[in-house]
Amino acid sequence: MTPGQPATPPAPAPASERGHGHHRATPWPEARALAARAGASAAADRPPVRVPLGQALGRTLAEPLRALTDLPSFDSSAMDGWAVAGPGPWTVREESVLAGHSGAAALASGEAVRIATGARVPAGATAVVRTEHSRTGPVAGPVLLHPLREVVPGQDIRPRGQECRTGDELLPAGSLVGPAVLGLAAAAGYDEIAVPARPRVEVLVLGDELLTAGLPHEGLIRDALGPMLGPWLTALGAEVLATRRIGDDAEALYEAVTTSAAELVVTTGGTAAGPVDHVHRVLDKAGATLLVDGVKVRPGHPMLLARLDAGRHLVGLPGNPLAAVSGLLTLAAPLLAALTTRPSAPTPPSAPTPPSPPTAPAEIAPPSAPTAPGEIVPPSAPTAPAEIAPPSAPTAPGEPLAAPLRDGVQGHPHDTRLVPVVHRDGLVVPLHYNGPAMLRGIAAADAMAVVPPGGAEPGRRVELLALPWPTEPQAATATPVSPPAPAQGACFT
Ligand SMILES: Nc1nc2c(c(=O)[nH]1)N[C@H]1C(S)=C(S)[C@@H](COP(=O)(O)OP(=O)(O)OC[C@H]3O[C@@H](n4cnc5c(N)ncnc54)[C@H](O)[C@@H]3O)O[C@H]1N2
Ligand code: MOO
Repeated sequence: MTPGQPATPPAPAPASERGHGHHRATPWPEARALAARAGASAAADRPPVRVPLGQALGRTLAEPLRALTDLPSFDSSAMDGWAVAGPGPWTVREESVLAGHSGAAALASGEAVRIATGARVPAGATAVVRTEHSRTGPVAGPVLLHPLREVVPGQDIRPRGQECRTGDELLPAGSLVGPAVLGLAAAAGYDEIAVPARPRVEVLVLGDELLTAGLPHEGLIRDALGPMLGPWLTALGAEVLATRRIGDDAEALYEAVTTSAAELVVTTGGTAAGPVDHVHRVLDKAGATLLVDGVKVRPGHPMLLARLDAGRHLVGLPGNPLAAVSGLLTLAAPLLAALTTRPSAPTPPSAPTPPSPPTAPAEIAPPSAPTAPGEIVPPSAPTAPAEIAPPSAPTAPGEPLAAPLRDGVQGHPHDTRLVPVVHRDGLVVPLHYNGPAMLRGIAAADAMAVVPPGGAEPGRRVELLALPWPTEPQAATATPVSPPAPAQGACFT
């Protein structure tokens, strides 16, 4: 609300009718679970979209990635050298077989032809002999190729289908698309892949006191949430349709909420009991169902989550800026994660499929002995794709982040606290300036620590909420000691 502005808003409904008293507040873990469930139920009816590989980074696979081809798709040379047929020495053919070329004539037993790494092995070849393991001679007369060490049938030939056969599942639905997945998808023949559509989100910034430029003056303040929420929500996987300033106009808010094309409307401010805090009444009038009406968390306890209609939700963030961040992490992030991720957690690929038998016409036995260090070592313990969180998808399924606290944090007697922290030497250090109206702490933070009711002593391992952008594991700049700092644990409201 704007100090000094004419106050002719509609009379606020009594708190009893508005139903957002503390008695209804949801415990913080439950609120997150409810938000995730709301997202998951909305996700069920959203068809995936096919996007070019270049647009899929950081998203998740909506369908299993199945090979569209055998890999390799032909018997190919693993080394620069000679394709040979039968036992040596071999008579050397004039031409060379290069990668990307096809149609080399079949080798007869006793023949050799120069071949490049990745080139298609001619029919009839029984092995590839590396350049450095062979010599040619004599200088005059027909050139012969002599092996310098034993030649094992099939050596340095990658048989067609060694990595996968057409139709093999390379990755399950729900896998995070990182750069390596893009490479695998391209190798396996994909131009586009199916991913969950980006949830459409609209941000409605409430408050007549907000300026969009210049210095604060005469009780007016800069809007800190408009510039922050769009990029933050984008980093969480949303397509932000618009950030609109609605002021403290209940009718404009009603109009915006009921006509929005967004699947998720995010409002800021107006959640509490002030004379122009319209959010509850507007939701009432719009026939929305409150799923979460207040959360036992500091800051941010007036945050709310409502279902507007089938597949559409509203997250009401409190106006205090760090309280808004708290609402974003507690309600919007799990909801968006559920909308953008398949519910089934990806499982690591099982033991690699043994190389498929070689196929005609080459009839080349698979290598019986290691060919090169990089060639034959299959991953013995593949890492689950979900354990590697790309910057844009920190809420992907996986183990929750956690770390021990360097310093104790004063707790709220009944509510969870979310406190900005930086990583330091394997510990997390709580930052000052963590009051509900402050962004100074979170702007320097690597994560938000989840401090249980009653607080946490030094050394206590606490859950961390990741921030959806790269942070420095050992941030040297965000020093938590910048005088005159208020005690880091004391600022709840
Ligand atoms: N009687 C009570 N008053 C308040 C309670 C309460 O339980 N009883 N809760 C407090 C808490 S906690 C919070 S958080 C706020 C939430 O208030 P609203 O969501 O209604 O937000 P506003 O009143 O509109 O604004 C609160 C505060 O934040 C500033 N603000 C709002 N929007 C922005 C923005 N975009 N950028 C920067 N700052 C913003 C606004 O000027 C106010 O100072 O209510 C407490 N009150
Ligand atoms: O939600 Mo509030 O931020 O605790 O002041």
